[in-house]
Amino acid sequence: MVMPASTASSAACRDTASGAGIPTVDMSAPWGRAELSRQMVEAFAERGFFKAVNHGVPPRAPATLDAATAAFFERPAPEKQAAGPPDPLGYGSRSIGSHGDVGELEYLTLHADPAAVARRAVAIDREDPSRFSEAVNEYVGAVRRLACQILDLLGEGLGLEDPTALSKIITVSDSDSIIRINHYPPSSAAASSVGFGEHSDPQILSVLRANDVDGLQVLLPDGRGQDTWVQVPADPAAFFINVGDLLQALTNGRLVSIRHRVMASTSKPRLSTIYFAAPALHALISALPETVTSDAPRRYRPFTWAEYKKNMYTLSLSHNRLELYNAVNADAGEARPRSGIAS
Ligand SMILES: C=C1C[C@]23C[C@@]1(O)CC[C@H]2[C@@]12CC[C@H](O)[C@@](C)(C(=O)O1)[C@H]2[C@@H]3C(=O)O
Ligand SMILES: O=C(O)CCC(=O)C(=O)O
Ligand SMILES: [Fe+2]
Repeated sequence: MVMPASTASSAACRDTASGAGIPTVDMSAPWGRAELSRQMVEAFAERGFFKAVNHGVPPRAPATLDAATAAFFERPAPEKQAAGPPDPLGYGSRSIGSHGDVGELEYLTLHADPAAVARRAVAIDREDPSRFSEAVNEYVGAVRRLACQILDLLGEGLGLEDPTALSKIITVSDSDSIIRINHYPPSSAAASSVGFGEHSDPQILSVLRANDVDGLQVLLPDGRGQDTWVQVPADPAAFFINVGDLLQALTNGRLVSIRHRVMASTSKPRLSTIYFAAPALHALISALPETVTSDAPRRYRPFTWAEYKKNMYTLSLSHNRLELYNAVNADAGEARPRSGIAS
């Protein structure tokens, strides 16, 4: 359901039919581009995510990739393990990262660059690696275009002097963007178990699409000063877009990196694909000047994505890692504010 801001109960559109508190943005912009960018900024500032509908991504790309990845996950375990262990890229099962986090899933994590995809494809589709590469590349192209559209609209809504400043960060030729495909096998347990534990995504923007199986939950304020887990009903025709830690840092905390998780409790497998739009490793992440004011002083010290990523791999999944870069209240030795700025 989509309503203009003037008639909606709250200014951002809410899909009350399928889940309270899930902001839904109609990317076909029925009320014009300025209203679309305003809705996105509002959803990201208040909730850190939204569901994108009428996004213009043709269904063929997700359907082809789903078929290719589902075929891989059906292969015998030793064959899948030949595409791992996750280093952190590659095939993994149950274990997430290297700090003891586990979930009821198996996954493939790939660098989004076509040359890297081609190298991995050899172990993933032994019969026809180019079939797998083409499916990934087509999908990545489509979701990267969507991510850029969203970042440009955010740039406009935030009143940036160069509204394309955010999309430029992820379209560089040495972008460190990745794609992850998660497969949650059907669960026999009566009670739900953790599929993918609570965390925020570290990069700039996450573009998530899943099949028709529920499980994704987001942590949202309940309006009474507490946070509560809200189920995000599955919609294979939509994309779910998250703010990542770097976008929170770039906007000086105006847009919030949302904490989310996946609960596995179904009789059907969940298959999800997430594109994590990232900058180049050497990119300096520093609050955009338009977001730093006397009322909103600089909240995080500048850092490079390489530095952030190196620290993140030393931390567990649920760690609130961005707080380590808090300009006034750093609480970890390594990431404590320094007079010298990372370069
Ligand atoms: C425990 C970890 C897994 C993770 C790297 C980390 O040390 C902390 C962040 C985790 C995360 C969450 C979002 C993505 O799924 C992911 C690929 C990412 O970029 O950060 C994972 C990392 C991973 O599984 O390697
Ligand atoms: O599998 C999903 O639906 C979400 C997983 C997730 O949040 C992640 O991989 O970062
Ligand atoms: Fe995530």
